[in-house]
Amino acid sequence: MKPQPIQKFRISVIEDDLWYGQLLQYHLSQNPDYEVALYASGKEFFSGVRERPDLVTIDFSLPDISGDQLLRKIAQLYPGLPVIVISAQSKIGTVVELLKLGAIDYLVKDEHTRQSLWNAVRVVRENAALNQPAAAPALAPADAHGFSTLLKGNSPAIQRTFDMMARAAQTPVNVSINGETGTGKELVANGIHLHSERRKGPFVAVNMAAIPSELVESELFGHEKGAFTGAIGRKIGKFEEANQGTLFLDEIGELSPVIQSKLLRVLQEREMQRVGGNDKIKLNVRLVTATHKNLAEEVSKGTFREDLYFRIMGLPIVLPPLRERGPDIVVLAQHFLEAFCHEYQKPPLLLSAAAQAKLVAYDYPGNVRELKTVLELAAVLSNGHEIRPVDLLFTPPTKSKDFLSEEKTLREYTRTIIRYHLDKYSNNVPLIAEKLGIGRSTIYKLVQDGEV
Ligand SMILES: Nc1ncnc2c1ncn2[C@@H]1O[C@H](COP(=O)(O)OP(=O)(O)OP(=O)(O)O)[C@@H](O)[C@H]1O
Repeated sequence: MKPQPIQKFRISVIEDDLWYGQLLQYHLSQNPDYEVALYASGKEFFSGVRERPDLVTIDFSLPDISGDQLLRKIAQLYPGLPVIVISAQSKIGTVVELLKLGAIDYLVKDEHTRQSLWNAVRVVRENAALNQPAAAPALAPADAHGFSTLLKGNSPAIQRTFDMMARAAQTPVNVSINGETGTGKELVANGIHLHSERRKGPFVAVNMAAIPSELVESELFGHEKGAFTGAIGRKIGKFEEANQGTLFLDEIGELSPVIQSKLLRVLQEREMQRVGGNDKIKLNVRLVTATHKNLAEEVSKGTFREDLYFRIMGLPIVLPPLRERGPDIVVLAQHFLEAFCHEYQKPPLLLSAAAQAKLVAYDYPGNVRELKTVLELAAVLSNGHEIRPVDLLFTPPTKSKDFLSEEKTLREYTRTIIRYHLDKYSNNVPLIAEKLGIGRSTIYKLVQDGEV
């Protein structure tokens, strides 16, 4: 039998700057599996292309057709065809708009573009191969029903979030989630992963604020044995762990400048090296980031890199605070109550009307997490068949004035502060020592002496 000729992966590059176009064409052609055609304008592409390509890259500002029109036309002619937009940063509109028009990724023209493109093409090709044969079961539409098994709520505010999640699940781009603490950012990230093509791959979540600064690099990228004192064996980092899946980086605004630039490089090159290692490890990871900060403000203050901000922003999703989700408060409360009664093996409890009114009137600085804690306590404490307002205990926020007016000794204040941080950061002593600017041994000693 004659061997089947290997089907080449057909790439069309549309670029009016001839020199730059040839550079990209030459670079991509280094892979013998790729067949790269160059077109200098939208017109040339539409009249010259004979077969449906497997991938198109476009310069967003061509002389004969605007980037939006070109994207629309390509989507009309070749539905589902992956398009990568390449442009000078200032000329790119919001990523959401590009996605709506069918782009799957965008690259900024800089000294890394060739490498970024090389890696982006590799990921598209890998994903195309993963989705073969075409007869594989279609991806379930990422609809609101799918998400609502994970995230409870029917308010218009959360429905808008579900819409954005559905859009994110259907595209491979990075996603950034902004929301106050406890609003459910990790659940949103997980929901997107479970509805995306990567759902068979791993979902790995990391809270950047919970890792002591000196360990961040090896936590994210891993290390080789002997890379630094204490590196007694090889460690696989979170990026590698999440390969072929989704990496959720929470509290991204906490990254130091050094880690920001390393992260940017890894995202551009889609490959990384373990700390102390030489091997380049290829990555195919969808990044979902979250923060409660206003990152744009951090960029203007100079504490967050602008280029990294653009790279990770991808599709932005805003998660509203619980106090803006009106009717969801009771829906969520009932959901948690049922779950905790089950967990603590108690008969089902009702939420009295007065208890519902008390729940709705509160403003939840700790959002869904706070509501969940309040309901857990109520379920445990209640002896009757329903939850009454007295069973709902909200923790009043600690005000420094009240705190100081308690007139404690300095040692007592120290204990209170350390106890508070131990609870907040799940007994992560190195992190707490760093946050408070004190030695770890001070904390260990208080713990050992049973003072906290
Ligand atoms: N819509 C929801 N339905 C059900 N449970 C929810 C919902 N939103 C949040 N939760 C629950 O509330 C808790 C906090 O959620 P999550 O950890 O996702 O919040 P977060 O915004 O990532 O928090 P942080 O800002 O501290 O990182 C979790 O126990 C989660 O399961």
